[in-house]
Amino acid sequence: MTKTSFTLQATDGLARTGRIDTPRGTIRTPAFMPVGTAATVKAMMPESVAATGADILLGNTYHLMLRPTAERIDRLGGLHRFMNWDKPILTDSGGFQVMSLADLRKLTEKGVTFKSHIDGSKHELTPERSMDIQRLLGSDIVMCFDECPALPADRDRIAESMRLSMRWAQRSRDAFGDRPGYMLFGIQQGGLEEDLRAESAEALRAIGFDGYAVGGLAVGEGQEAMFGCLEYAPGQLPEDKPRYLMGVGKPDDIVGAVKRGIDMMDCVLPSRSGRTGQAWTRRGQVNIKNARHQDDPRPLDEDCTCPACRNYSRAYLHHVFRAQEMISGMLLTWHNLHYYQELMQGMREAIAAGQFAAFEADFHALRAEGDI
Ligand SMILES: Cc1ccc(CCc2c3nc[nH]c3cc3c(=O)[nH]c(N)nc23)cc1
Repeated sequence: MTKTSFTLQATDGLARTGRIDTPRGTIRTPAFMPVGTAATVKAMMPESVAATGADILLGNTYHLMLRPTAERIDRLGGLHRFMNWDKPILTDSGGFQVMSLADLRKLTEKGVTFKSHIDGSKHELTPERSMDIQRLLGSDIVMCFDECPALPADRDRIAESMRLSMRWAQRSRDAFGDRPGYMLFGIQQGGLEEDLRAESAEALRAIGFDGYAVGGLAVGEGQEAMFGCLEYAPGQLPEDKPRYLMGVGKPDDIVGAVKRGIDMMDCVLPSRSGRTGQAWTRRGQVNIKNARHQDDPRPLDEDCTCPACRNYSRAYLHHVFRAQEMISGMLLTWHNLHYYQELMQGMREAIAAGQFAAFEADFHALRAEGDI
């Protein structure tokens, strides 16, 4: 199979379920994509990530161009071989990470120059260079090189930044070229301004992409403002292509985004919070380092089938976190990623059955506020 395609299988209100077919495998949507920034999903073996139900994971142009470099990964057979993951990989284009991680950044029409946060060496990222790096990595879904303005920002700044990103989207498309089997996604910008989001969506549609991301959110605006934007932004994007909401989110953010027509999401939360002892369950959050768990023989979540819940007690997990044992981050990351994938599978089934409203009501009814 050399081509890629997106097939919508069912809708329920604005929620959709479908599949993205690529030569390296099929992505069931709505999909949650674990973050594997530096060629690893932290604290997880790739086979464990696959066991959680993930069909695709994310890599990062910014991190990998600095270390070990895209050229070295290419010489070693590409990112899939390098990290022993043979399913699809989506890579971000690097601009977002430069603005949040690098030092001495300089932004011009051409692109961004910056100093590495690792060793201070100087680098440049442009739409053309970003496409080149993502090609060298071999990623299956390539993201346009964009600029994501930090919020809060005034309307003029948002408009100017969005229009720069649209010029960069055209340059990304031109540099990507014709690559059957690989997908290029455009990224909508425009902050929380409905008319600027519409202008961005029209600019991207005119260029033409294999998928469309809602960018510029999950940058501190809060859930209410994000949902307000999601009332209109997904609907501005082509209906027959995947819609990817970048950087989202907590379980309730994810349910709310799928309800509003989003097909793909990513977030560091399940893995990052797993390493700090924060467990996400269908009944809410458990902070396993809290002393009240030290004698508790029950699993994190009675209904969960992950290795942490099947084989270990809260008392054990509390102990290994307090003792700062490596297994602590491994078990809670595995649990959190497993829970996120169960949530996605539950939504895919509910949409296919026309039961999304019931699923959403049940999701909220089960969740106690605070620690459980
Ligand atoms: C490995 C990896 C990590 C993180 C990401 C997504 C990173 C990310 C955002 N995260 C939160 N909000 C975000 C907005 C944008 C955005 O507007 N543009 C881009 N290119 N990335 C974003 C992608 C890949």
